[in-house]
Amino acid sequence: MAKQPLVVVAAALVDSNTRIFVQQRPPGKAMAGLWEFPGGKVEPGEQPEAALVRELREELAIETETACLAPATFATGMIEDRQLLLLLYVCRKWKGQVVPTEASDSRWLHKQQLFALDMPPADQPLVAMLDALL
Ligand SMILES: Nc1nc2c([nH]c(=O)n2[C@@H]2O[C@H](COP(=O)(O)OP(=O)(O)OP(=O)(O)O)[C@@H](O)[C@H]2O)c(=O)[nH]1
Repeated sequence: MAKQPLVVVAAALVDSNTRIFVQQRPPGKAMAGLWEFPGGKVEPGEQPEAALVRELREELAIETETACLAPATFATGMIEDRQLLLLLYVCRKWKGQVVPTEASDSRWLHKQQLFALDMPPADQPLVAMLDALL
């Protein structure tokens, strides 16, 4: 039987200067070296927004809540032999300083600068949508 799609949630954190946070996937992970929005896989039975709150806590040491996650857009793709459904939320409100705990590098960039980044294929339509939305 075909596998269920892999649901991944990600956040465009937007600061008061309308810059967006991106981070670089570390060596040893799939797609190492590519730039991405923070987030990760939704666990079985987990609500997508709860998964993103958890991932932001684990990856960036910030606290946010479901009400602060605005659904923005989505993308589809393939991860090896599995369908990927990538849900992107915009988040402008969180508590704490963003301290990346897993990334090999990170940046706050203006939306036009995202186009020049080396990102996973699924992220390219997300960048174009953010450019239109923000
Ligand atoms: N977080 C994130 N993942 C993305 C993006 N674009 C994209 O294709 N992905 C893919 O979605 C999947 C997310 O997996 P992950 O490895 O970040 O998830 P995770 O934090 O749950 O990691 P784990 O498997 O080590 O527990 C990866 O295959 C990743 O390459 C993106 O912008 N952000």
